[in-house]
Amino acid sequence: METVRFEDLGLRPQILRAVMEMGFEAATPIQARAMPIIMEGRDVIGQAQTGTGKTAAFGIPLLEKIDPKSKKLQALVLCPTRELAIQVADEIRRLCRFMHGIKVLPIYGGQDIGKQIRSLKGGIQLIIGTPGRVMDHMRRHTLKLENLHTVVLDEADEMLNMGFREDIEDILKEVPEERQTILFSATMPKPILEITKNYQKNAELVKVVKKELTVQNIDQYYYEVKAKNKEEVLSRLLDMYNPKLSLVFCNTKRRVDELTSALQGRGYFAEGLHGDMKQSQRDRVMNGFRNGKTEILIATDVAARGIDVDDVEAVFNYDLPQDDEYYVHRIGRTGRAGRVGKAFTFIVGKEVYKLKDIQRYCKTKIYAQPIPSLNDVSAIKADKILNNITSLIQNEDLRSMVEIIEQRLNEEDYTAMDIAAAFLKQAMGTTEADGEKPYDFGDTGAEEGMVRLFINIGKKQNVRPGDILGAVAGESGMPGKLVGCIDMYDKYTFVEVPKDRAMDVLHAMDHAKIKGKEINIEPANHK
Ligand SMILES: Nc1ncnc2c1ncn2[C@@H]1O[C@H](COP(=O)(O)OP(=O)(O)OP(=O)(O)O)[C@@H](O)[C@H]1O
Ligand SMILES: [Mg+2]
Repeated sequence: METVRFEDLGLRPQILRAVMEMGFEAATPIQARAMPIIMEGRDVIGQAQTGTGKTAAFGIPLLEKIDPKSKKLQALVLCPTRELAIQVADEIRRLCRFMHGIKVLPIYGGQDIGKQIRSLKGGIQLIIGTPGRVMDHMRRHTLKLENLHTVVLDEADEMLNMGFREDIEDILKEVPEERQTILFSATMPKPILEITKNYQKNAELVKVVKKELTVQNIDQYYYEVKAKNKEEVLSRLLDMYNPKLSLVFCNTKRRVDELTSALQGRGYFAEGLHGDMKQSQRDRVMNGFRNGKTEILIATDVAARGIDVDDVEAVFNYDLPQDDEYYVHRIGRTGRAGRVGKAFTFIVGKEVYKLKDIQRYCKTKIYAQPIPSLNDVSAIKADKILNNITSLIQNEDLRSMVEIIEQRLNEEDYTAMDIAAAFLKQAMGTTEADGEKPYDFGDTGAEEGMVRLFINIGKKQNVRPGDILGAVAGESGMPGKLVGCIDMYDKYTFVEVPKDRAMDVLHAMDHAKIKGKEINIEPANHK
């Protein structure tokens, strides 16, 4: 599709000006396709990948339709979480900041209801709310929906799912029949799509089709870990990749609290976010994350959908999400608006099968990665520090420092190399390779320095002794090719590899190749 410019969409000049000042150069594909249809007044179901500008795709047409002269409530956007309602209201406010007489208000639970009621009396035309609080106002008759001409369900599949469906139906009953109803999400499972006709009339499905449901700019990796090692592996990955901001997802509130304390204890700038916290606390945490003071946000799925924070460079599935859709939304918190990102998923034991389902659902590949050893982490850290020092040596006047060091060298009997090494150690902080024990495979009957990895090869695979097994660990970033020679012993098939590479090979088995063909291998009892 050719690029569509906002200038060509026939928008009000005030909105066009706001869009330009927000730095949007061209409309994204979902904006280019959905906005004209919404502006015609049609019902629309919009589906496009995470971070592709769906908010503006419905926000701009909403603002086009609002009559600033009428002080009645004209449009309602419903969102599944409070944080999302606040964010969507902010984005819409930015879009209408040059329009006079438009009032936008987020309403959500946990906020002083009296204050909300006073604001509502001021003539609000557009509300962005969570269903619970909207219903609360309906019951108090502090919110009149009789003049609404447009309703948007952001994260529509979630809103029409079990947890919210009844509330949505109760709200829609109060809205005039001849309304325009707009649904948006990055995912739209079939069963939900089938019921949308109960809420819409002759809706147009606008789907920006891509092969994968997930964004291609996100590198997706998984790690097989033992439950008790998750915290350590997370720390190593955080140290190794050092993302500007990270979002870590846990499956329960309690695990969020536990991991938050644990990471804080290890010295990270981490905060937790979940539904049992007071709203003031939730706001504080979210603001800290948005302005970069909190580098690691540990959250339940409250933060999985819609949340848009620029510098999130990594998402961790500390626990594997329960639903396939949630994998898409969680990792979609990174790699937004064309940026790159990384997604790391931890799996324990049999979860590998669930991960296969997720990959099938997303039509994407998640690559196995060996758990970085402390040596890997140290090497990368040292590299970063030494690179920084290079620029210091090149750009700073270090003569007075050199004098201090020379003086010391005259007084003590160690070398400049000793001093440099000590400084490096100090700069690297706590992660040290000392004390790490290599995994003990036991005696596998292999020669000195080698390990036999016993493997299961599917019956139909035409594999013979002597065939070369190549297993590539990950597509990028990790050490390359590892090979071994297939052998058989009684009824066991195995491959012999050097002891220090055995763990890496084991983790890379998932995409092993024999004679150039990808085959399915599972590591068997390697003890
Ligand atoms: N045309 C555009 N050009 C550049 N950036 C844009 C454009 N439209 C929106 N953006 C920016 O892209 C980011 C992602 O947009 P948005 O939050 O609307 O994504 P989304 O499609 O709703 O994602 P999700 O499915 O996660 O909710 C926002 O920061 C937004 O300001
Ligand atoms: Mg969104």
